[in-house]
Amino acid sequence: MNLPTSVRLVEVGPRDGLQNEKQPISVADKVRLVDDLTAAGLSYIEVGSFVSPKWVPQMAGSAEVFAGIQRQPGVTYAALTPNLKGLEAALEAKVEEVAVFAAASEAFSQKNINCSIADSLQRFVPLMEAAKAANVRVRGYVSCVLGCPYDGKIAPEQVASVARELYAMGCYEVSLGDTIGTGTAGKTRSMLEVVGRDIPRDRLAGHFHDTYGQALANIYASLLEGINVFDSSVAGLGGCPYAKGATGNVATEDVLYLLQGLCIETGMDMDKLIAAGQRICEVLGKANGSRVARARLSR
Ligand SMILES: CC(C)(COP(=O)([O-])OP(=O)([O-])OC[C@H]1O[C@@H](n2cnc3c(N)ncnc32)[C@H](O)[C@@H]1OP(=O)([O-])[O-])[C@@H](O)C(=O)NCCC(=O)NCCSC(=O)C[C@@](C)(O)CC(=O)[O-]
Repeated sequence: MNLPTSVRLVEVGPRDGLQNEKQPISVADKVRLVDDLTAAGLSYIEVGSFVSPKWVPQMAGSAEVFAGIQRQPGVTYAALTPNLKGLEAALEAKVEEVAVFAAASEAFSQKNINCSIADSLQRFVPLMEAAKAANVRVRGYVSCVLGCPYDGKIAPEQVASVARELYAMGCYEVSLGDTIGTGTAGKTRSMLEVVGRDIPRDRLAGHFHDTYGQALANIYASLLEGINVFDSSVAGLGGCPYAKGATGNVATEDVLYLLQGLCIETGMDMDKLIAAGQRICEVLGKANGSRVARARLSR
């Protein structure tokens, strides 16, 4: 398999990266992060989510963040929406694209969105119709594709079944989430081989958390399987509120370094990206989770 000549990165730092933070983060700091990421050349930024504030308090100000950012042409500013109520709020905030999220594990589905996998898919049907009527594209997520914090091993066929349903109901792309970062390159390839039987590979994305330090290897394995869209989080921010111990997504800076080393085009500026990540880490009082950023900043 030849490697792709270009890759699209979906920046999930402002959403996946910040949703788990316990300390308050001001709307101004969130807006600054999104604007910095735009300036660094990201073409797709997940800005926030329209979920229950009781479940994920940190995302409560997402409408204000959308109102404050400087949107640039050619950049998609997206949000998570778990149900019709979330979509309505997102449309009001003039969100250009939304994402629904399901899981390949029953237990995770219950913990994350308080319903079974089948019920979650049913819940998405009216959302998909309303999004279509509003001319808003919908991305789909499947969590726990390489393991679940509650159910353990997940069969690739179960991942394929949920991904297939999301694709069939109109999600233009399905992002496959290694929520707890236990996946390996071998498991990634086997899972993609099964999921890729039903969904064209250019409609799949990889979403790897780096808990076990395997995310870059899993991305490389995915590139070999024909995947060319990856979710990542600046400075490796994040974790999932319903996956204890899971670290952040793979750092965007580290993915960019991998891709640059493979001569794969992304249109991004490493220096600006590192500055964006370092700035938000200083706001949070956290160490930078990107190895590339740490190495460059210590020079
Ligand atoms: C899905 C629900 C709402 C079900 O939660 P529920 O309690 O079953 O919902 P409900 O319909 O019974 O409503 C309960 C309350 O929530 C309100 N509500 C209902 N919907 C909304 C909404 N959209 N926005 C704002 N408020 C909402 C609703 O109005 C009501 O308010 P009350 O009457 O009690 O005051 C809840 O479980 C929820 O919000 N879950 C979100 C969890 C979440 O955001 N998780 C993190 C994102 S997923 C992730 O990180 C994984 C991913 C994507 O990155 C990939 C990976 O790594 O695996």
